[in-house]
Amino acid sequence: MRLPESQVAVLEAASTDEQTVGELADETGLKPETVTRAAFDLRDDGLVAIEERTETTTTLTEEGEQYIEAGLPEVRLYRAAVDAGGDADAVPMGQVIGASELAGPEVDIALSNFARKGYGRIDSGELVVDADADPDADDEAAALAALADGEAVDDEQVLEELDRRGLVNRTESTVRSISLTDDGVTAMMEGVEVAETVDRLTPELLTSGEWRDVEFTEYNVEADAPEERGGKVHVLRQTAERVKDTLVGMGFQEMEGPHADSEFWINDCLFMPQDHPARTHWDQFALDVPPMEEIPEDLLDRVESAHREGVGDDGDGYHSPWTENVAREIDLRGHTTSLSMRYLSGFAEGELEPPQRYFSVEKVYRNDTLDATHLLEFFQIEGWVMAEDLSVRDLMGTFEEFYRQFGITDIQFKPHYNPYTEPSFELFGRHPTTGELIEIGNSGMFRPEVLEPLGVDCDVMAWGLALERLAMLVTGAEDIRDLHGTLADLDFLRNAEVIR
Ligand SMILES: N[C@@H](Cc1ccccc1)C(=O)O
Repeated sequence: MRLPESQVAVLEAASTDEQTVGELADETGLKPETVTRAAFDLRDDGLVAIEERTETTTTLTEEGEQYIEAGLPEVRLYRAAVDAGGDADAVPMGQVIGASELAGPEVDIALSNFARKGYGRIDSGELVVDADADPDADDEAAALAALADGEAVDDEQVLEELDRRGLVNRTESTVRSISLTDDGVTAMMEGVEVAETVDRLTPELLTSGEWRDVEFTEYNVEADAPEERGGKVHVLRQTAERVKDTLVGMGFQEMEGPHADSEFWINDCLFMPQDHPARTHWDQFALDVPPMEEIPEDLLDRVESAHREGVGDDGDGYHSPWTENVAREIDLRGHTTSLSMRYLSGFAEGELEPPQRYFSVEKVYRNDTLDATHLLEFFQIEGWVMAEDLSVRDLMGTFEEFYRQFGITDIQFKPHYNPYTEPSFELFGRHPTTGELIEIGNSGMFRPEVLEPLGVDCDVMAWGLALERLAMLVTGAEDIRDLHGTLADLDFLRNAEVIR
């Protein structure tokens, strides 16, 4: 017969006389629970019999332990009373208690048990001792002492009383005794072998029925297990969602529009001269695709005129070359201000009446050099507010309110130049770990050369903020490449938290 190793060990250690699980565990060196499990399996095969009985174990409580040394309170009271002459006469209780050194709750415990055990009487404030009582023979004290010495106590009544007094804890457990059956004896005589151990159940074991004879290795619940990780929303996406929630909370609506767009929406509407180095200062990616047809003719004319002659009385335009062909060429947008142009012109959603607030959190593409603060593709938080009589104060207040939602309260403004805004400001924030000031955005009030051709005759303040830079300030990332791209720091992304 072939059996699992632990069953063979138990079978070899067992005899026709009963042995407890504890004894078999000692003999085999197996854990008691392993012996128990093996015994039940052997019993299922008819090789052993198991006898069960309930055993009550009694252990001393902390209070019980204390009385081992100090003596039971009622015994101490009795002795103090006798010392005070109480075996002859009644003695005042206060005096006895003072002499007994019983304190706090012990006094009540002493008095009630003193009476219960017939050590004497309490009579109008005086103790009358029963001279025949024998506290040296107190059976509760004797039982406590025996338990403390690890001896068994049989007197059930005494044990119950100690339990009631909270001096012992009694717990019931099942004690199992195992003995060989006749079949077990026969099996041993015929010889039992240890079955093969396998660590996984295979289809072969199942179909051949061999699973019955093999032993499955035990689970090692202490073994190192590979760390399992669930999916998680990317830090940038989390930041983007929070930005959107924040702006929606501030009353903004979201803009949408093409990633590949005409030069017209990306640059011309923004009063960027076609031959000006500013036009290449983003170094956009040009696409080799057919030019954009659907640009409103009147808008195209007004933009051309703004470039050539300027707007208003003192505007002068650029007097530089301007062609429709260049305006219709397609690039990957270098900023999402192209979307603002589509919305402000009325092209995206029709004419807009002030006041209006719009935003987008969308990708832009620039032929930059990749470094710790620059990616070639990144997200811009574009936004604008259209209203009568806006001032720089409104612009700054809006940023302060926005960044405060992310716990950033120390943004700085620096005068700047954009062909399409006047005045213009760059925004800076301090990195939480390096302490460095990093640029986090660009902003300004759109010029008349931008607004007039679009047909907007009130003020518009606008901005483009960098989502990745905001994520760096919020999460403490020091290198933008940790967040995005092939060099991303996976540990960082797993653990980073976008919290306020
Ligand atoms: N387009 C600018 C941001 C900006 C938008 C609108 C007004 C002013 C600035 C940039 O990409 O840096």
